[in-house]
Amino acid sequence: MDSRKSVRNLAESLHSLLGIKANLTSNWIKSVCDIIKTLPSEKSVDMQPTNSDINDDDNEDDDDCSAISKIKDELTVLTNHINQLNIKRRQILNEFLDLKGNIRVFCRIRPITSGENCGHLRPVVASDSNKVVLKLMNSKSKSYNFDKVLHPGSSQDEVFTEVEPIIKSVLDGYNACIFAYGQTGTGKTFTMEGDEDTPGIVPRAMEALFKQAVDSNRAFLISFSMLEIYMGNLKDLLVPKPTKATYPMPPCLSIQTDPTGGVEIDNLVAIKVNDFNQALRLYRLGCRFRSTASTNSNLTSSRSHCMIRVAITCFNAPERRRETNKIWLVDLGGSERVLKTKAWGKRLNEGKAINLSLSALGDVISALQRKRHHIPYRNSKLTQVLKDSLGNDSKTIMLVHVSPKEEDLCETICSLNFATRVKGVHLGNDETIEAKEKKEVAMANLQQKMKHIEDEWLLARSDIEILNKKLENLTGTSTSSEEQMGAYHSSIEEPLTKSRIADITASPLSKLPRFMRPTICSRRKSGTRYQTSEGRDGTVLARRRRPTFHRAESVSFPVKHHSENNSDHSFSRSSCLAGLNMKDSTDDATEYSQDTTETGFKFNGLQEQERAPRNLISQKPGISHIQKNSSRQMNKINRVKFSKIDSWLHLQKSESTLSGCTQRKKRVLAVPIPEKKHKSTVESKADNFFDENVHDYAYAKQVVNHDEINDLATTGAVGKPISEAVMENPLKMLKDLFNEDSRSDVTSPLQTTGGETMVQKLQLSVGDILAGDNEYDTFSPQDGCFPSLEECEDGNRVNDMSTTKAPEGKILFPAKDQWAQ
Ligand SMILES: Nc1ncnc2c1ncn2[C@@H]1O[C@H](COP(=O)(O)OP(=O)(O)OP(=O)(O)O)[C@@H](O)[C@H]1O
Repeated sequence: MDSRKSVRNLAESLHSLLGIKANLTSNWIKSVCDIIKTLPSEKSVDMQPTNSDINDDDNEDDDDCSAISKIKDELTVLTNHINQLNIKRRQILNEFLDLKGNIRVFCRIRPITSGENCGHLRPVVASDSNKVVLKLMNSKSKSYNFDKVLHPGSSQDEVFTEVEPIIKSVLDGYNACIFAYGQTGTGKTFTMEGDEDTPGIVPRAMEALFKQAVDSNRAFLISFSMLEIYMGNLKDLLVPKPTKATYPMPPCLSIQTDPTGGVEIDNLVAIKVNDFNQALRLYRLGCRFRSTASTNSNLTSSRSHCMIRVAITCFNAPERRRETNKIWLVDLGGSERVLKTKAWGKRLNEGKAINLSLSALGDVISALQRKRHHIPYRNSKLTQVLKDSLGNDSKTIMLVHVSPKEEDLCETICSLNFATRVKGVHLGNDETIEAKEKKEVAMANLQQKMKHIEDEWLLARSDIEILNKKLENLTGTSTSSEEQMGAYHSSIEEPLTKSRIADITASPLSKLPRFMRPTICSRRKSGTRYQTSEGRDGTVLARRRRPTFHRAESVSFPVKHHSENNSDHSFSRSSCLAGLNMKDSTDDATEYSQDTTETGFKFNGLQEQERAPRNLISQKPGISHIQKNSSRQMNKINRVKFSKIDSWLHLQKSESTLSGCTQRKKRVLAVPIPEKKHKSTVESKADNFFDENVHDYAYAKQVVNHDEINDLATTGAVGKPISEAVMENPLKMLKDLFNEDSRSDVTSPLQTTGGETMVQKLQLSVGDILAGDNEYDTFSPQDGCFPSLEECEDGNRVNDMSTTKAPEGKILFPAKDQWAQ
């Protein structure tokens, strides 16, 4: 208000000054100078205001400006306060978990179902909240202590309550691992996956993770991956296996360890998920491709270790332990005694592979327990993958499952002994009662403090929400509020620079010392071509692997016996042979999965929405302005590193539809050689186009077929008619196709064109594209289309390479002209 008066005075003064020169005295000049001094420096003042300009609106504007700056100040204070609370909460939670133990062991006792209980069954396992007692012969008993014992009647809710604190520490930047261990048929899958009415730990953990991410004051980038270790080989469960020999193999997964001990899995698909529903859809997809089979002990026995990885990235969050961390949720294969399961053939091999890796897991944990210098992580793929999530500051929960039945007593004792070994890692020698009591008091205090902090946090956050609303009302739009708030958030969120993006996208391999990187020979052997290149914008692109293919008319393999196998590695070789034997007996009928259909899960209070709100994490009211800033950074990263979930699901859906993937699908070991047929006009044209323009036959077919898919432009997947876009930049077009979010009510462009063949043939390129590399490879028949012999021996691919009608011990690969059709 004062400044307005000054302005008015100044105007009058100048007027007089100009009109009546006689008044131009030194007093006059002095008074003008005084007026100028009182003017606010940052305001641009109209030097010739009229009285009509100075009205009530100006006064209101002034009020608004000061109110906005006041709100901004308050928001700054509250945000700092919230950040401080986050830091405190993390410290307390960490202390709490340290007291509880970084490796915690729970025991869950399976109930005896009404079908099993024919009157003569008597449970031999009794329990209280921390103790399991086994009733042995001659009225002897044996007892085991655990962090928590979940009795047969315990619900999935109770189980998850015990596990939940670990989810918080995952958001705090700690690696974590939750795994279910136990005899086959004791309920590991039930605990991890759950069923329709009672979801298990995996869906609940993902739900909790997203909820806590939304509640937190940070923007998180969350990605989902799922794999299984089957017969010692890693299989990406988000990439279904091709069902025909002519289709390209998904790239091999290989475990890489960086110099800091971090583990990364090359070629494992990581899909960015914005909310719980997206993660759940991916989880269901992965479950469909799990290897299960019927055994004497379990109708749907898991024949592999199923591993779900949720990776979390959050920048500029000093209170977090590390920028990127992960949680592994593992449903281990069931330990089994061959004598009991009477398994033979393939079931026997699967059981042996599972037992071997479980014993390797035991060895690792035992070495950690004894604080050995050498921890034998390399003895199995399972322990290699979990290396950075076991021990050190990682949080681990093991849920050991036991059966209460007398006939399972031996297995129960084995499982409980194993669990006791694991438990020893953090407890060391048995605690005295006094120490235990002291610890419990300390834990109760910490819990109380944590509760206090959480209340304070909620209060601060609701204040922020109120202030944000006020700010939006004052400024009109939320965008302007974001801009205004950007200033004070710049202290928290630094912009993502090019070098930063390069850091993120660089493969872990590039960080390895020279001697640890693969040699040319080893790359050739693993069918991988690594390349480091520079993108158009100057960023360093990730090293990539491209399968090199060799044509072969016929290849023979030496036959080896399973008895030679004594490690995971040798199992992969044996699985290789199993795959090549082209045996199609019922014994080989390992199934893809417990089917989890679209209606597979129901969640209390959590109805799945078909169109989940996008970027839910950054849409939380009240903190939107904080997160928008960093969500822009995140978007940049997403474009570089992660594929889009909708495209992925859409593709996988069409993939499974086209390949006839039905519920509880059996793995087809024998793949028929494609029949010869006459080339259609489209295919002949495609050949020409392929020769002249592009190096991807499937793509050429798409281009020639573009009339059929012209309606693609109307689907919103592309912005212009496909013919134009394709001719301009065919490969970019293909990439765009998959990077655009596809709408669920729109037919996939791939479905409408080449049908099964095209979708399948494109899989490799699409996998690469969706894996997020800026540069991608095309699948070219000119390079040949089949893995080399070395690749076959390498394990992963071999299961899929079987063909029919070949002489025993030989594989007959179709010739190029057959392939092209
Ligand atoms: N706590 C439980 N409550 C109700 N049913 C259960 C429970 N635990 C297991 N079951 C049932 O027992 C059967 C076997 O369980 P599940 O398949 O989970 O065993 P598993 O340990 O995963 O076996 P495998 O190692 O062979 O895969 C399933 O039908 C499951 O529903």
